[in-house]
Amino acid sequence: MESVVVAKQNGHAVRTLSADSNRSKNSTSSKNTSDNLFAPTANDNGFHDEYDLDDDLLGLSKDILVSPDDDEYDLLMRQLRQRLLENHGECVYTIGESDTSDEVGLSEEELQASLATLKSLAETLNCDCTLLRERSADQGKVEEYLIRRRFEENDFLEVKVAVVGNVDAGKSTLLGVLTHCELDNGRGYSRQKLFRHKHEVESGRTSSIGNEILGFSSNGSVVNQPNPHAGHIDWSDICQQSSKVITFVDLAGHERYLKTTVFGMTGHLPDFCMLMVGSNAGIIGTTKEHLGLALALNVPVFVVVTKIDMCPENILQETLKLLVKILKSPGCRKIPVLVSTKDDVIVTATNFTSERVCPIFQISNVTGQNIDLLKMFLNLLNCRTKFDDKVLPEFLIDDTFSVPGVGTVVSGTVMKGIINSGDVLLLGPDLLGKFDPAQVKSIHRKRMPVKDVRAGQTAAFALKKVKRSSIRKGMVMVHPKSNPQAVWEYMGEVLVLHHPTTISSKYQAMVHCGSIRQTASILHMNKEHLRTGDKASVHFRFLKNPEFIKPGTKFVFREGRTKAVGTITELLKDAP
Ligand SMILES: Nc1nc2c(ncn2[C@@H]2O[C@H](COP(=O)(O)OP(=O)(O)OP(=O)(O)O)[C@@H](O)[C@H]2O)c(=O)[nH]1
Repeated sequence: MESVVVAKQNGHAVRTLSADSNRSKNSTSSKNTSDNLFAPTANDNGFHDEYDLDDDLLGLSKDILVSPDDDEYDLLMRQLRQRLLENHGECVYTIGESDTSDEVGLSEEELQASLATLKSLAETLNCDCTLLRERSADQGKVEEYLIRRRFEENDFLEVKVAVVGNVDAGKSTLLGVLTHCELDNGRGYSRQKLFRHKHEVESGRTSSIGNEILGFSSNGSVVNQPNPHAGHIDWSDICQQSSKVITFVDLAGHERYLKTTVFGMTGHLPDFCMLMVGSNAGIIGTTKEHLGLALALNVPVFVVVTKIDMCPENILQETLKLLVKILKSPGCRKIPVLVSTKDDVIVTATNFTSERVCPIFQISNVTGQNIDLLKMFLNLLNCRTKFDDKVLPEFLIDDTFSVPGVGTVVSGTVMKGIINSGDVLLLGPDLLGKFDPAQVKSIHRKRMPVKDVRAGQTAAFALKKVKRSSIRKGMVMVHPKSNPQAVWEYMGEVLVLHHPTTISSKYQAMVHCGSIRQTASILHMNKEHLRTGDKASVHFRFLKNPEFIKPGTKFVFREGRTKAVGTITELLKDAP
């Protein structure tokens, strides 16, 4: 039997082939055979090489009444593969909807047939296919599926979420609830698990900034398991079973720790920012400051309003009203969306990287209300940056440790390329701006030993014969052929977020740029004075040593309550 089904991909309506069960079986069994679509470019599972889809072929997708044949099946395969390549190995696939006509929905039989096709395509690409939602339409049903690559053991996609918000908003508690899968008692039960956890020294990694992980399998279910006895969770177990690992970077809520918060937001390169607000306390203390920082650094923000179990309805509504007002204000220009259904989750998660949408969740850590929606949202978040692993490697150091029996360990993010254990890279710049060879003795990823790490992954390297005291945050490790250069001076476009009086030449403040943290002085500006809200082109000079920086990178310029944000526009390489 042959049936015609409609699927929508990336805004293109495409008509898929007939999905009778024979076709499905044949295709499914092709998983391990050499599919000529992938043979020329693919390695292991075909995800590392780009494949350009032919525009002519894309045009075909608009036709909704083509009878299925092998060419169309191949086309669909290539389209899906392309989407997966573009989205770090996952996408949301709709069946039963068309852009080119008003006809929406499929009969049960058509739906089953198209699902069989989709599963067969997904299986061939080594992906799981999981139903996210279904809805009724004029002519039947529409269904949306999460297609997610099954990663090999010990490999997974990383998404980093910075957690900010005022003291007592419930940050640590929510992280405890999410990662330990147990509800709170309202008196600090869940956060205790993290506190214990934070003080443990595992693989030499302790940090003033707390890290917690939440794993999702290829079918989207949470991998973390409650562990009532041990109290802590085993990272290697989670990483082994996960296709996606969300790392929460828990940044301090107290104003005193703003330095740490700024460092976390610039140095840890988060994909997203989770701003927490206590429903009864409202928008207080550092909340606005944290929001402003995320906006200035272009990190998409979602808001989690906590403690709704103990907040009178009118206070909750006031908090939400003020929140929506702030988010919509000209300074933020966000589109706030109150998330209360699965549909809201899918719509906001799939539009989230546009940066303007700002989902708002209302949760209780004690009753668990809406925690499932938040988990579903986190499951759908995708890494924001496109990393290139086919170029010379570059590793950005964000912390250093001395581990007994191991020696000096540096942690950070691979920004480009692939780094193997045993590689000799250039480490620098030192105080004079020089880069010296250093060998990577061994590599850990999320506390597990691995042979290599590639662009987009965080890692810790044990270094051979390097003193910890000679390493600063913000140093890099790069390939010897990349000829790295450090600079003393640079030009930046700056916006002053807050300053009590005026800023003029010779003003000095701390520059946070990636994991670099160093005092710099303003040598010149294209304006005489800068006040709150002013923009200018500014010439900066580092005071202590030259740094490895790049045009286009965002930075924060901070001293006391003074804050400015900027973008590096030019490196002044000749400055002595
Ligand atoms: N009733 C109720 N209590 C909560 C909820 N979330 C957190 N709490 C309680 O609120 C208190 C503060 O929570 P924390 O998680 O420590 O707050 P925090 O934002 O991490 O605070 P800092 O780490 O100091 O920045 C604890 O006693 C929690 O048990 C909730 O949803 N409902």
